[in-house]
Amino acid sequence: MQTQRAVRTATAAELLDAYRPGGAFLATGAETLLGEGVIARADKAEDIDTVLAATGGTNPVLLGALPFDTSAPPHLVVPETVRSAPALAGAPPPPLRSLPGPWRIDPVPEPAEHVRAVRRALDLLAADAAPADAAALRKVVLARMVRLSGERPVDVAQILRNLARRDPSGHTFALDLPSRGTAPRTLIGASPELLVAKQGGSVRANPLAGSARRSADPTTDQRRAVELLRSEKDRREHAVVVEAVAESLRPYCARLDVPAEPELHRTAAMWHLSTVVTGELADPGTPSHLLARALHPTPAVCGTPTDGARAAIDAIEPFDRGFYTGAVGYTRADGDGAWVIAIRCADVEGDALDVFAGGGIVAGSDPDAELAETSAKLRTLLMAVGVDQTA
Ligand SMILES: C=C(O[C@@H]1C=C(C(=O)O)C=C[C@H]1O)C(=O)O
Repeated sequence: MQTQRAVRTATAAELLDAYRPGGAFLATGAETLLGEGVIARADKAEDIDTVLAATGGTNPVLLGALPFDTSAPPHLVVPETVRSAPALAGAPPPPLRSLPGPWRIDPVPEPAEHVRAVRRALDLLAADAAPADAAALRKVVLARMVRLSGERPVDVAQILRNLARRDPSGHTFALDLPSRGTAPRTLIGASPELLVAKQGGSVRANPLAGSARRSADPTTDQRRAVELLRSEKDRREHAVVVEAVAESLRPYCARLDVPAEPELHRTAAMWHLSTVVTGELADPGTPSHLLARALHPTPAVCGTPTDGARAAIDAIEPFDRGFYTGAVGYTRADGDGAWVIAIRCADVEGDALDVFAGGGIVAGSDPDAELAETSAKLRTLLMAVGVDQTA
């Protein structure tokens, strides 16, 4: 039996410093983990418990990513060494340092094409709008991608530190992925959205949906936040997600607390409508990864109902999402763990980064505003790279 080595470290900043490509870094709101080396893998999410049961050590950890497409292979590893530290928020990392350019910027699809894609989604929503029909399409999340191509291997460790610096309360991650060619590949991001966390008998999820761009001007920034909180369209878009998250968690819970009103959540780039759902598990042994799989994909990243929304995404989006809008997380042998939704992220390979952003479309969404919303969401990664513009 292979044994995992666990090392406790004083601060998350030390782990950020120690991260090297090939490792697995994840900062949740509760703790920070850095996995190094690999002693085992789970080829399927169904194998996680068996793989962890066959690993020696004190409550060993598996880290990894689930793709958006639930039929595609996940990437799940049991690191040889896992270093852990308290949450990142208490330990701000070193100053921002932009990556050297120049960057070639290729949007996929072109912005005007994304506007047309949103119109197509609105047509599908309108065609399906039989008010009493529970199966009618109510929300579709459409994404676009921007490829940044540089002239040297992308410095993922610096991007990770920049992400952590700008969004210390985000769930910052960097995870090596199976290479598609010869260059190393890393999924890197700072997600504001907790899919699910489980500790002992307690469960917590933090669905977000409904967004507005932050402004550098405090008055404008506040105005946008207040408008978002009052927006009927955004509240409808948000409610669909909260409903689905509660419905997926309820079968596992003895108690579930679902606040009736959303609150505001802020990242460096965005305002969001946010609801913190908390509960007590009927069986405290329910593993976090089982809950993550029961929830994924939520309507925050896919739509409602799931099958119809997924079909619309397949028909409209011109790329494979891969791990974008999947989940990144960890789980321990005792089932405790946390999974975040893989958004505000990039798939880095060699000299290039594919940066993704999407938004929920419901009846009443404005195609130009949706394009602007994706541009604003792209900023989380673009700013961390040092590209100070929206493509
Ligand atoms: C899909 C993304 O974000 C999701 C969509 C949101 C929305 O439509 O308002 C808000 C937060 C996320 O749940 C993304 O950032 O790419």
